[in-house]
Amino acid sequence: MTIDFSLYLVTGRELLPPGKEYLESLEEALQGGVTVVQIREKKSDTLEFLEIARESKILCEKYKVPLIINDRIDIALAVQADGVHLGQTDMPVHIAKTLLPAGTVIGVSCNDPDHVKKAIEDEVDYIGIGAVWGTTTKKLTSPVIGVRGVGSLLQALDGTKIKAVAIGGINSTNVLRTLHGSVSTSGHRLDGIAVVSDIVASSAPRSAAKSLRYSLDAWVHHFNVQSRVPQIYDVETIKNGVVELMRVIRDKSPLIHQITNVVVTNQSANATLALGASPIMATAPEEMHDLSRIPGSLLINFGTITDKGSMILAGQYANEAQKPIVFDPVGVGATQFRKTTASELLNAWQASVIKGNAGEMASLANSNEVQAKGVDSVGPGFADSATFIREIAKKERCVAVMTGPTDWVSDGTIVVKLENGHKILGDITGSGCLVGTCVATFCAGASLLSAAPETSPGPELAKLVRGNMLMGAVGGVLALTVAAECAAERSDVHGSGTFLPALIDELYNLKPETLLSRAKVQVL
Ligand SMILES: Cc1ncc(COP(=O)(O)OP(=O)(O)O)c(N)n1
Ligand SMILES: Cc1ncsc1CCOP(=O)(O)O
Ligand SMILES: [Mg+2]
Repeated sequence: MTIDFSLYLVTGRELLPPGKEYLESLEEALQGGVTVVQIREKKSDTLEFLEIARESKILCEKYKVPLIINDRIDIALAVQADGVHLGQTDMPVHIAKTLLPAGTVIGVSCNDPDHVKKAIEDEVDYIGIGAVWGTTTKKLTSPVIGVRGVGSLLQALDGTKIKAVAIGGINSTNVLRTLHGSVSTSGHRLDGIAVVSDIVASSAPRSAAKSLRYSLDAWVHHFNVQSRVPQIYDVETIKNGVVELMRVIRDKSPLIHQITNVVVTNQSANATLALGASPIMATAPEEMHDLSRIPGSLLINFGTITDKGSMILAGQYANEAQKPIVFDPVGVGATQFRKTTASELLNAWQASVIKGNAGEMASLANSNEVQAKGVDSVGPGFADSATFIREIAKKERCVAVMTGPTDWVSDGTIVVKLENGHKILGDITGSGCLVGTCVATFCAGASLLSAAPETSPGPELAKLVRGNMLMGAVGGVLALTVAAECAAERSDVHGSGTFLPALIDELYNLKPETLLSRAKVQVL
């Protein structure tokens, strides 16, 4: 039996709003576009469960939607259900198979790789991965796994025909993040979402289902369109692309919304202005939506994590508005709180660029090869930085920037090695944060170019950098590091105290010919 798992309703009569009859709600959900129904009755006696299952089956047959029974093989047999869903503590699959007619659809609950491995051995038809987000519908016995956790479990399904739905706290506000964020590094995506309360608890289950259906249909379309023509990168093209972005930034002065730390706010704003863009260092949650509608980019720097709610909101709104998000997980390896917060943010929204030093990037990748001490990276760095940066870009599905004596940038395919800069950058506070600000500024430039119609008469170059976050990241790193070299050579710079204003000066006066002549770029 071929099943469309896209919108999988799991029932929960205890959640029905007052006055809403169960069968009325179920029929509305079916009319709204539900494609699978699972009857989940955790507190009913067998007879009541049987009655509910029988009546539900009649409705499902009317809409030609498969019926799956949660937990109970006997009920499934009694009503000749299309399938059963079994958890890790329910009847084992191999025993259930001996009791059920051949061809009965079998699904299992999974929330760790061993569960998926066993599901593959048992040759199940689908798995329910969760809980993705927090939920009150089921008492969870393990932590929520987030969209990035779903992606890692999907990877284990590569090469199998087993379908996968995500479940747990999914609703109209996070369905797009769930669908777009739940992807493995191999590109394995979900086959659908399983939902209880967003539909069952609604007084209008038809429109609740339709809303989820609309997002699902938009998502499928998004992945049916041809992926971008792969870019051809060479050193001269990259350098000229950065110069094009410098022009766009000065020409359009994009808004760079920066939720950053108190230490660097002022210098980051001045660096933004020096590049020709417009900084706003707003942190109030009430203004996150309005700011997301102004063309530009968002920088989330969590050096001092005082505005987590605004960071989550701003990122979600930026995703909605398709604005670049640059994430700078400052000191993420220093405390468990920072690690947890970074995971929470990256589960809540999709970053365009993640930028950190080797210690921070190692922590994000759960690698012990490089240690962090506070906000600093200690030791010689990665033995193979090119492979590391490419892999973390693939894992996080965004551009990755690793700063240090050599800077590394990758989109998961291309690796760009940059060797500009000056050691005095390490003598001022927040030089890494300034890189994040410059990257966000150049990504804004690339984003503004993408707003120009594809048919715009712009030069071939514009077509390369249009919406290209790799180019934005390379541009931001080069602007800051080339400006640092120029500042360090000035006769009026005698130490870190005179270096910082000189650095802002050099950003302000950065000329294309300076960048073109100084930039040390390798494409790997
Ligand atoms: C699609 C889907 N996934 C997971 C579950 C959870 O099943 P449940 O019986 O509620 O809990 P466990 O048995 O997995 O502990 C589900 N019902 N549907
Ligand atoms: C049954 C189940 N399994 C994992 S989470 C969950 C409950 C999902 O309910 P909701 O969609 O209301 O969060
Ligand atoms: Mg169960």
